[in-house]
Amino acid sequence: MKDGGRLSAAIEVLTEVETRHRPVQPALRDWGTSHRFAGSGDRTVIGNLVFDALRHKSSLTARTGSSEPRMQILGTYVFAWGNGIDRLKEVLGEDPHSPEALNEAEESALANESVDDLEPEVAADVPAWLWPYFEAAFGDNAVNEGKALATRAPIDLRTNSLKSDREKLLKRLAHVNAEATSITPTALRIKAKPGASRMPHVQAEEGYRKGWFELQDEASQIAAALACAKPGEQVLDLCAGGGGKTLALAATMDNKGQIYAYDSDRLRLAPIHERLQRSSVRNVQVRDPASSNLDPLKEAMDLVFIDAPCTGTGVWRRRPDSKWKLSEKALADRLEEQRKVLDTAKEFVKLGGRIAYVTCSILPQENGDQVKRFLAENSDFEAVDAIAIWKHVFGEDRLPAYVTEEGGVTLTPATTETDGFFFALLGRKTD
Ligand SMILES: C[S@@+](CC[C@H](N)C(=O)[O-])C[C@H]1O[C@@H](n2cnc3c(N)ncnc32)[C@H](O)[C@@H]1O
Repeated sequence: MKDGGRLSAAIEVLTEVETRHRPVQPALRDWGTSHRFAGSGDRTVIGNLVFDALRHKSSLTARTGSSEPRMQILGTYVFAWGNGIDRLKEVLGEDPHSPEALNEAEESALANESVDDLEPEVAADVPAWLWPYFEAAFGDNAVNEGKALATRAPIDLRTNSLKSDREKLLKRLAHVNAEATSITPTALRIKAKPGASRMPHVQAEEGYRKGWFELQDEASQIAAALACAKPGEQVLDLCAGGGGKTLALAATMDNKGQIYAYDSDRLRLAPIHERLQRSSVRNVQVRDPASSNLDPLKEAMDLVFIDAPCTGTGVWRRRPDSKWKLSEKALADRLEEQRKVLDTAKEFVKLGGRIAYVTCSILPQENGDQVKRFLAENSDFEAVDAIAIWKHVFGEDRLPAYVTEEGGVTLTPATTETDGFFFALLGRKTD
């Protein structure tokens, strides 16, 4: 396919996503199934156009004067991909499968490269209702943070230290340009590339099948490392889901001690069994919510890890459609779930034990505010300074920029080059 046909296809897919409220991946898959002539390279380009259009929806609407999929995709091709109006006009004229030629108003909008007069939340591509929270979280840096969350994410990998080491993996994965990251000693990164570029399929690598590495953003690896789970400890991973953090915790514990992996949704736990096996993790008991009684674990855990249900505002790079779907009701629901899960967690912590509270959100309500409320209501717990732990675990070179009053840290694409994440540690006093 030529670019013209790909642009038409991207407009078709984005229309499907916007009008029928479908997630992007299934819409892309269906398009591929009904257009067998398109190769995998074509599908990559079409997907990149759709995802980039969603990343920049607000600024593209302001710049092109239209929220229609046609102008969102053409604007992406011209602005975000840097092709310019002249190249677009060539493409529209060279292929019968191209979108229709531009009318006068469209041409004038797409010829205007200026971004000077955009409102801050529009320049940042952050939904207007969330902007006050961005400003509360990041102050003068809010626009930069929004822009960084509208970029493409890299592929991050976690070295499974139970089976491999980073040096070995760097050699094995040199052909996909994997590099060491600068914060955790476990992480490797394959940088995102612009425009039509394709990212490698790392699950097809021998090292993945053999459990030498997992796909995991560096922020998740940092959160697991900051929890400082030690060999021999008793750990409850209370929101274990598919087990990403469970595996990372098991590696820091060197397979010694015990992790209980629980999730209130048994379907979400399902992938954990295969992952534990591939990674050679042996110190995890999976606790199915339908058949398990967690009561015997009460007051007995050194660490309760809460990878809390959240709005996912920190992972907009990876799920740009979720940015525009998020509602005030969904935020309120997540806040309630977070309160509940924190209140459940405290029952399991032994004297002198700790709760690690983690979200993949950057909103203060889900992060520092939850910690503050919890501490106000539970005088037997105290805040632990996450920066002191960070220095101990990672050194002082790349300290996080955002620290809450209670000592929690917020990671962001703009400051730590990771997904947006929050980490706080709450210690149960010894008396
Ligand atoms: C962010 S996801 C967990 C991701 C997972 N830890 C990982 O690393 O792959 C949050 C999880 O919390 C679970 N959850 C929500 N409320 C819960 C509760 N009250 N108790 C236990 N799990 C809960 C959800 O089912 C969801 O799987």
